[in-house]
Amino acid sequence: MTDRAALAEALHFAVGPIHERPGAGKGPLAGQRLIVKDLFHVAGEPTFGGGDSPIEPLAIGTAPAVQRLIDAGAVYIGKAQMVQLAFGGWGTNACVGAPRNPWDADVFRVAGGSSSGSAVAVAAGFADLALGSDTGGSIRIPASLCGIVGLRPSQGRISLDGVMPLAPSLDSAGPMARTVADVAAAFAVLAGEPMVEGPAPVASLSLRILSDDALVADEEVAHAYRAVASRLGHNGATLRSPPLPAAPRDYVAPTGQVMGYEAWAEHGARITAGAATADPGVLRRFQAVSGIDEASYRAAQATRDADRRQFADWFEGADFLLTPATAWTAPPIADVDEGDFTLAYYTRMANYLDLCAIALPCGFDRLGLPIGIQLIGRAGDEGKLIAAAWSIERLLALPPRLPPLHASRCAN
Ligand SMILES: NC(=O)CC[C@H](N)C(=O)O
Repeated sequence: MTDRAALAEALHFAVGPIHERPGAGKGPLAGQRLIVKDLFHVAGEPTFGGGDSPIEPLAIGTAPAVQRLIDAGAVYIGKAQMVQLAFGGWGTNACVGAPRNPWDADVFRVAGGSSSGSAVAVAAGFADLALGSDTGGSIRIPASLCGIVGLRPSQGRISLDGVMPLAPSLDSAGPMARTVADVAAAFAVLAGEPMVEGPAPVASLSLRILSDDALVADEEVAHAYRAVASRLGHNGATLRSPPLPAAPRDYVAPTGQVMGYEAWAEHGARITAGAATADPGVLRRFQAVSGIDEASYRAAQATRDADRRQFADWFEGADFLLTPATAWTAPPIADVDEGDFTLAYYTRMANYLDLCAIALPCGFDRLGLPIGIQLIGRAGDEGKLIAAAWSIERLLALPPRLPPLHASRCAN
């Protein structure tokens, strides 16, 4: 790979050409190159939502979340590719093509989804900051698989105006960047609040960690997880692992009920009309949820309320729950089973229980693929969550490592 344009094309993270231009902006995000998932409307541009025809042919207004970042000095470079209609976690897209994970130069591995292009653009050095959306893990999964930081704020912290919904009772928008500090700065701008001052003292952290029976993950991921927990413990953090009311994976199916019903209500007509060209994996998932009736949905929401209360009781006395971000590192695209939801094992609970959560890198597996960890906090505790993630990032002090497919390795 010799030039940047050819690498950008091979990674397939962008919708159309990106506008790489130096930042002239002023403000806390001055000069940061910003790419936004193609479900945020930007005035005068079509919004494709991961499909081959626009869901919005020419947006009349720019989503306030995007506008805030631009007003704070970020330089908008374009739209990022995504899973069609954001309905999937692997990052595949048979409709317009999947973004490629930059951490493997030989094998085409997925980036994770649905904010796949956002994560690839940041990890491969084409953008400094990205906006994603997260309904069941769509910011944190690609952040984990691409070795970057991704924040899913609790609902209502960041405006979803001008953003294509997937499942309104689970949706949230958030920033993705290479460091916790960059995510902190972007979140402050997005939420309209002061930036957290810096890392929290490790000894002030009170965490719940997973016992071995709740830890379902690839051996290397499980090992990395335990290593982070033990380092936190050695540095004075309070760690406890009382039995969870439900294992993280037990929230996958109930989240699927709520997400499925709402997603079909939002997009069923569109999917039926465009079935011929839709991504077959996305189409199958929509077909699978098309039959969820209103009574089942209402029952699922009632159970969800009860589950929220039960979790809140369990969470008393601790500030955070530490989990892997994903149970696996990025698989080759050829190995992906579209019907498998294991990548969302640890992420969906934050949406379902309306918590905030952040994914950050914690190491690499033997193939050199990034491993991600997740910290979950209470709704509204984003500041505390960011300060805690910042202290974990500082404690781990991973040596800087660039993916083999990175813009800086190109001639121009
Ligand atoms: N947009 C999303 O967050 C959905 C993808 C997510 N991995 C899920 O299905 O849970």
